[in-house]
Amino acid sequence: MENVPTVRLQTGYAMPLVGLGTWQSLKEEGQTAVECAIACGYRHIDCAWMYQNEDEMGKAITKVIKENKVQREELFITSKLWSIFHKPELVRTGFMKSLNKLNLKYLDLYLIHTPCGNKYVDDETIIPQGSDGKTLFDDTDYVKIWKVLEDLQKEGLIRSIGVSNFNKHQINRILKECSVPPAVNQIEINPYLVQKDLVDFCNNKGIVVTAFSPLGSPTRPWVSPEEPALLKDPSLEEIAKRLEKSVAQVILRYLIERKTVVIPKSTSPDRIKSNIELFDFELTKKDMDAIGSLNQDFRVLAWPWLVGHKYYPFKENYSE
Ligand SMILES: CC(C)(COP(=O)(O)OP(=O)(O)OC[C@H]1O[C@@H](n2cnc3c(N)ncnc32)[C@H](O)[C@@H]1OP(=O)(O)O)[C@@H](O)C(=O)NCCC(=O)NCCSN=O
Ligand SMILES: NC(=O)C1=CN([C@@H]2O[C@H](COP(=O)(O)OP(=O)(O)OC[C@H]3O[C@@H](n4cnc5c(N)ncnc54)[C@H](OP(=O)(O)O)[C@@H]3O)[C@@H](O)[C@H]2O)C=CC1
Repeated sequence: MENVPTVRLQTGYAMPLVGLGTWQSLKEEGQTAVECAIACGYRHIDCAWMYQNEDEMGKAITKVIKENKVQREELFITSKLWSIFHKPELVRTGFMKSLNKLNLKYLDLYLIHTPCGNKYVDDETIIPQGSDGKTLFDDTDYVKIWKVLEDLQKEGLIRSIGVSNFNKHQINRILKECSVPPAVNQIEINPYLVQKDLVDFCNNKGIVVTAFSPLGSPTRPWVSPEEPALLKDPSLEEIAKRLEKSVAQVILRYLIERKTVVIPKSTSPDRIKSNIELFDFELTKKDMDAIGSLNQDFRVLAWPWLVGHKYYPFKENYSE
């Protein structure tokens, strides 16, 4: 089995170009998925406190290391600070909860999951709401959170720090007001949301971009039949048929050729295996352009409960 190619982060650490997504990978099924992924050659696992499965992810990681299937140093483990831990005094708490659940001594990458904070109620209340049904916001400035992440990095608890769902303006503020630049911005990207401007911006600043929901998140809980179904797109089906690859492989290859890291989620052994078999073919410029032209600026994850938040990143003409 060949090693998956990596990209070098600004911190000097290597990040595998393909990782396993873990949102909605529930409990034992999620644990088995990680073990299967490691056996298939994955070395990068994308976790988050918000996914409520870091205990199981930790069990799987501990097991594969204990069984000598892989060494800790070979793995690249990401987690993310959830929005309810945005008060500066809660950032370390939120981080330690993930580190302990994952049963690790350090994380390879830790991201601020979203620039928008929510009020902390308790650990079970992931999206807190008031009695009127409205989401309870916390307006802590993400720059203050970033400075705590810098401290955790200095202490050796995190190798690289980054952001997720941040726009250009928000990244620029971190670049101007903080000492450590973000190593990564993890954002939604797929052929229906190509994000050319933000990817170009990040690349120019030396920030590696990770594409989440690369397959269009077909089993998101709020999916509706009126919404475009990426994996059934006729143009992608034509390219996949011609190249004798799956539509998912064509999409993931397209994203890798755009120099983004991909983190497809799967708990199916066959799909886990095929989603990493991306390095024995290339797409022509014509195919790349055709795939890029499918853009509809369609977001599967628009974070509707955060609309109206001071730092909601997807509003037009964003300003603070
Ligand atoms: C999706 C949930 C698991 C649904 O939970 P629940 O059934 O308790 O309902 P509500 O949370 O009250 O949801 C109300 C309403 O909004 C829809 N919804 C929820 N999240 C989204 C979203 N991200 N984009 C679009 N629409 C969304 C939900 O389907 C309901 O619609 P209807 O009223 O039925 O029409 C939810 O609790 C949840 O966890 N949401 C967040 C999930 C999420 O986005 N997580 C981050 C993604 S993974 N990232 O790293
Ligand atoms: N930072 C952030 O805010 C966010 C980060 N993420 C991260 O990105 C990861 C990926 O995004 P996600 O939204 O899960 O969605 P994806 O775009 O990765 O799609 C996952 C879905 O596609 C199915 N699937 C996987 N492989 C194939 C295949 N080869 N052919 C057909 N269907 C396939 C999976 O089903 P099955 O399991 O049955 O194979 C699953 O239902 C998340 O799991 C999470 O780690 C996601 C959202 C937000």
